[in-house]
Amino acid sequence: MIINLFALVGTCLTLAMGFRALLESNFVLAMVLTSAALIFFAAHLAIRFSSSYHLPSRLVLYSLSLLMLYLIYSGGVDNTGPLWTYILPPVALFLGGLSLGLFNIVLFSVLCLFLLYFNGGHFILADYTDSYKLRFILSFFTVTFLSCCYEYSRKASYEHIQSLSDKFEQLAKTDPLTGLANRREMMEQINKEYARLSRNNSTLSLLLLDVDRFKTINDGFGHDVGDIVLQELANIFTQNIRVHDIVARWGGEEFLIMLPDTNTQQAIEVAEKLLNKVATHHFEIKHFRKQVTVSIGVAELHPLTTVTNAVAKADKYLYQAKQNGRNQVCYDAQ
Ligand SMILES: Nc1nc2c(ncn2[C@@H]2O[C@H](COP(=O)(O)OP(=O)(O)OP(=O)(O)O)[C@@H](O)[C@H]2O)c(=O)[nH]1
Repeated sequence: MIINLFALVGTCLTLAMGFRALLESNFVLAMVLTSAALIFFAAHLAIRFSSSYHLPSRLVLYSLSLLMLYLIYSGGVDNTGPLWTYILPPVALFLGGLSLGLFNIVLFSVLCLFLLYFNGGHFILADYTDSYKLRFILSFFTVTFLSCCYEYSRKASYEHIQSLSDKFEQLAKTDPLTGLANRREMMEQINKEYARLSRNNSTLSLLLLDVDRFKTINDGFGHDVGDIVLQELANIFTQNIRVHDIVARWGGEEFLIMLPDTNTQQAIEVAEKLLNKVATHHFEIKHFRKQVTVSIGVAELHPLTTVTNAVAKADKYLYQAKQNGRNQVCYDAQ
């Protein structure tokens, strides 16, 4: 948007100045300014009709640099041409960033010094005094230095905000105790996968796992021991599923596992495996030296069901597993 604004302001300004130069019968200056206006306008059109900003920003930067060199060369109106070059440092740094922008400014400065001092300054049309040239160069470098300082701090602030934003985004997706995906992130992933399976006409399965009699662990050994049990369970689940399966902390002591491209039969096998892994794991947390079991409800999600229905079904089978005596997998037996 800002590049577009630069291109439009550049078009209007150079067109107006070109018109003025025409009225004053300064045909060469009028032609140069009008050409620059056309290039700026072309950059504006390129931004509007293509999604790439790379070419338009280079077009604005290089045509602006050439225009400034011409203004130094010709002096513009009453030798005021060089005054416009102060536009260049902020524009170059904005469009090219700190390194490319600075490279362009250095290149421009070298060409500028060449124009002003080559052959004692007789190479150019304008007639500047030595003191004017020196002050122009010094003030141009000062503006460049200040623009670089500004760009540096702008970039540092931007990067800081970006890293904070990434961190908060990560925190918003993660359960702080186990480091697993949280419920919201899991729903997002299931919906994404559901859209994909609807296109491919495939299926995925959901495993809803709940720790059996978890309250007794909390009550008997403390909440902190309960927390560590949940962390260890999270590790067991993560280590025993495929890389593209996702495990989330669904609620207090409930976990949900999404198994893409998996039908009920394959999901039952995964569920049985997890059930055994948990049941044979030896927890050794402070005085807690016991086995833990989980109950699991399995549901398949295919294009003819909805995500809500599949989750409700997994919940129904989990409840059934609890009712049947816990430490077991329940599923749609049809
Ligand atoms: N330590 C700890 N406990 C939690 C956390 N979230 C939930 N809980 C506890 O989990 C327990 C769940 O208890 P219940 O819903 O009665 O279930 P249960 O004791 O596991 O019994 P069943 O599910 O019927 O086998 C409660 O005591 C909650 O306080 C947590 O983050 N950390």
